[in-house]
Amino acid sequence: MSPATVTEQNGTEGIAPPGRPTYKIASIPADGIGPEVISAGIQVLETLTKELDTFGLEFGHLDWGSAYYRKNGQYLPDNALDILKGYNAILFGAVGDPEIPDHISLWGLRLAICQPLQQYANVRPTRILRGTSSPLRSCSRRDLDWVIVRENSEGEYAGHGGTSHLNEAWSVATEVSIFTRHGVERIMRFAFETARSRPRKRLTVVTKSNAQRNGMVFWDLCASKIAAEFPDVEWDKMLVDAMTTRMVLHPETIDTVVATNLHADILSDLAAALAGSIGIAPTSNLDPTRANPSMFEPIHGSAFDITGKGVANPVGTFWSSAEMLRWLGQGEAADLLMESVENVLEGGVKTLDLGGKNTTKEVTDKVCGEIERLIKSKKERGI
Ligand SMILES: NC(=O)c1ccc[n+]([C@@H]2O[C@H](COP(=O)([O-])OP(=O)(O)OC[C@H]3O[C@@H](n4cnc5c(N)ncnc54)[C@H](O)[C@@H]3O)[C@@H](O)[C@H]2O)c1
Ligand SMILES: O=C(O)C[C@@H](O)C(=O)O
Ligand SMILES: [K+]
Ligand SMILES: [Mn+2]
Repeated sequence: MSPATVTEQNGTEGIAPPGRPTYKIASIPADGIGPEVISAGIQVLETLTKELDTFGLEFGHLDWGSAYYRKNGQYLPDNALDILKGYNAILFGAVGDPEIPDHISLWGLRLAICQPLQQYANVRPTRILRGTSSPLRSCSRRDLDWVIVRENSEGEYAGHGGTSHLNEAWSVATEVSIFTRHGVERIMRFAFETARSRPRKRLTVVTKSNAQRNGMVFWDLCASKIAAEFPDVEWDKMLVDAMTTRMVLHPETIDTVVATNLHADILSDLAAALAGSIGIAPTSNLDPTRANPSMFEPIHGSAFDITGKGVANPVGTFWSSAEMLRWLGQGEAADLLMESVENVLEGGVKTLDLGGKNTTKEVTDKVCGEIERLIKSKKERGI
């Protein structure tokens, strides 16, 4: 079975150029466990390209992150976006430092890339990988196979608001959510296309239009309008609070989900945990128009509590790397990578968060070995 992907959908799958293409990848490991999982990801990708020998990857290593911020007073150089536009894709680790306020780091790096590069579709597939299990008592692998589509450019992350009279008894702060027709309709269309590309053709539109009577009511209106373009997709609407209980109690009723920037951020961490661990889940920040490079990263953050211990689960980065390859038009390589990852997990080699006892390096070396074995055996069988 091919994994839930960003690219069997939308008719936007990358078309590999003829010959032996080489893709330029910007690597931004950044903070915390970011460098640990990104170097694991690059090791696995380099093994894959060496063994397959059908395409190449050329990595550009960018040292942007909290150390760069301490030195330069900003997370990105002034020409960062121009630099990134010279690449085919971006592989990102995580941003966040215990000594720097989280809003400075997030807005300084991740959002400073996603928003101007118009990576408006954040795609977060979740499923229970072979060799792992859900914390839900009776949830089988078949029951949990979802794609959460997160609006990635506006909503609660529009950055509108302000603070006045700080330190006074009458301090006031606002955080204004912005929903535009342009922003909502394009993510709805993307989500319906994603749902249409999957066997069940089912979309759940998550909302909170009982309490949030402006933005969320508008969100629902846009959903109904775009739904008319997709008569073959079955869809329903769900309030976000009730959606959490449905995810836990009736996971098998869910397929594709679309939600606002903040709602989907929260639901996708829950989804990852329900599939076994936050350490396995991938994220694709896509510019579906392909005018700009898209960015691929594990869903997790910089994980201060395990940084430097060598125990971070690299699977979220491996899966994100597979999604990146698929986006670039290398679907077979992506499938091979995921098959190797799942074979290794099924063989019992996994990190602590999945109930295993292996280190990041052991899992990574094992996945590389499995890639070599699979490709050799396919070549021997003439496949
Ligand atoms: N996209 C991003 O770069 C991103 C995403 C989430 C959080 N953050 C930032 O990261 C920092 C820490 O945030 P947080 O603690 O809320 O979330 P987190 O994802 O960093 O960690 C939450 C918990 O999950 C565990 N965990 C995360 N990734 C793991 C992995 N690969 N293997 C095993 N265990 C793993 C951590 O050890 C921790 O106990 C903050 O600064 C936050 O803003 C950044
Ligand atoms: O909300 C964010 O953008 C940060 C982080 O939680 C993420 O999911 O990437
Ligand atoms: K991340
Ligand atoms: Mn998140």
